[in-house]
Amino acid sequence: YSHRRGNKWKKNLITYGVGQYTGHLPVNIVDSLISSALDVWAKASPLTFLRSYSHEADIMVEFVRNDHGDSFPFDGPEGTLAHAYGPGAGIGGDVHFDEAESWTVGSKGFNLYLVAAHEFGHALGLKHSQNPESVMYPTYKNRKTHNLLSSEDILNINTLYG
Ligand SMILES: O=C1CC=C(NS(=O)(=O)c2ccc(-c3ccccc3)cc2)CC1=O
Ligand SMILES: [Zn+2]
Repeated sequence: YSHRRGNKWKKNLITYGVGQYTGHLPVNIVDSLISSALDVWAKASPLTFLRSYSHEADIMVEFVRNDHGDSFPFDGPEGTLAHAYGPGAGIGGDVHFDEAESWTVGSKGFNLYLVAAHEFGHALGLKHSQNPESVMYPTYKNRKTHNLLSSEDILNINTLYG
């Protein structure tokens, strides 16, 4: 979900950090998947992402379960996999992944790279697309991970930041 649709970041250098990691994947794998999912958007736009190790990062990524201190508790396995806040201060831009899901690098469980790319789209201010080819399509399906962005996704991110 993209809560509190902020419109866009007022800068092109956006910092990101990771708080609580998942127990389903090694830390270095999670770091590389997160970095790659952000890189998808960086390659298609003037945006650059810088890893921050302070909690002041624009985009804070956390793996949490059930009630986790915001108004949108997760729901155990399946159901909602993640949610993101639109651009803004504080919780704005933050992305929460449901720790109850089996996060994977492959085609079993839920592919963290794919879900992260979708949620980062929201964290950058993008809404859903009706085009099943778009990474911003509302429903998850295991899709190709190369050339993940549709031409519509690229157009939309550059409408905001181009
Ligand atoms: O905006 C929404 C609405 C519904 C959501 N449910 S979800 O967490 O199960 C989810 C559904 C689809 C995706 C997804 C869609 C396209 C490509 C990759 C992931 C990610 C999360 C999460 C979300 O971001
Ligand atoms: Zn979404």
